[in-house]
Amino acid sequence: MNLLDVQNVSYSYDGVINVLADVSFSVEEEAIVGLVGPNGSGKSTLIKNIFDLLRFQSGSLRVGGYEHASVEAKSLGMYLSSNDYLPEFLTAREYISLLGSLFCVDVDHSQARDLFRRFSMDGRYDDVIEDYSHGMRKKTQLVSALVMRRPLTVIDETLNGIDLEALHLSEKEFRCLRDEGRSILLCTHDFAILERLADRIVFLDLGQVVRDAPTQDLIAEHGSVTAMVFDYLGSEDR
Ligand SMILES: Nc1ncnc2c1ncn2[C@@H]1O[C@H](COP(=O)(O)OP(=O)(O)OP(=O)(O)O)[C@@H](O)[C@H]1O
Repeated sequence: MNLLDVQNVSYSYDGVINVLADVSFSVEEEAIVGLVGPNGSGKSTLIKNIFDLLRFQSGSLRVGGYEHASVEAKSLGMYLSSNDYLPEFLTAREYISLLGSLFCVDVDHSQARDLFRRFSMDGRYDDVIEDYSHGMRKKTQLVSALVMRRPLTVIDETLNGIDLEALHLSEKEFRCLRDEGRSILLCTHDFAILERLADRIVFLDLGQVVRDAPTQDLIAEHGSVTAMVFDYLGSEDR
């Protein structure tokens, strides 16, 4: 079954220029799908539409079979945004408890504290977020997603700014989520991560899906994901 179904979605900020033009793709269960594209190609706009933060003008979006704006759909997906905004005045424990109430998850704080330790933030779980560094905030976002374990996690550039050790741990944990049957839509400009993790890659350019294929097929065809993107950008099809 498809966990996320994006069908012919078009979106314009100003009602004149389509930032998304007839975008269709899906994310099946138990899959990590990479979302790539040049700056301004519409990746974040698409993700905000999935989470009902923007209202697309045409098309349809379904999460777990439910209409994307429904309570059911919203309980299935978690969005990690590209910024590091978190409630400054809360501790990580309070923030994760709050998310637990929103998603009706009985939070296991010892698991969260253990993830803090493994992400090199031992002893910081009860500190206020105001005192965290940029990387610590990113890692707190990742820990929150790992504790909530939603069927669909959408990650928009959240891996930027974390150190290699944290990246290594994140990749391992993402594979565990997939092995449990969960899915991840991972938006990043770091194609090496996608070559290691993604089952499939959706390539967006000028608001349109120009490639949607298994990562291994793209590598077999072009040599690497980077080469696939360079080949496309240098081609006359564009
Ligand atoms: N709030 C907004 N109002 C008007 N236009 C916007 C707004 N946010 C984004 N845009 C425009 O929409 C287009 C797509 O932007 P978006 O942020 O979705 O791209 P992106 O693929 O995520 O880019 P990047 O890789 O740089 O993060 C760009 O032309 C951008 O200028």
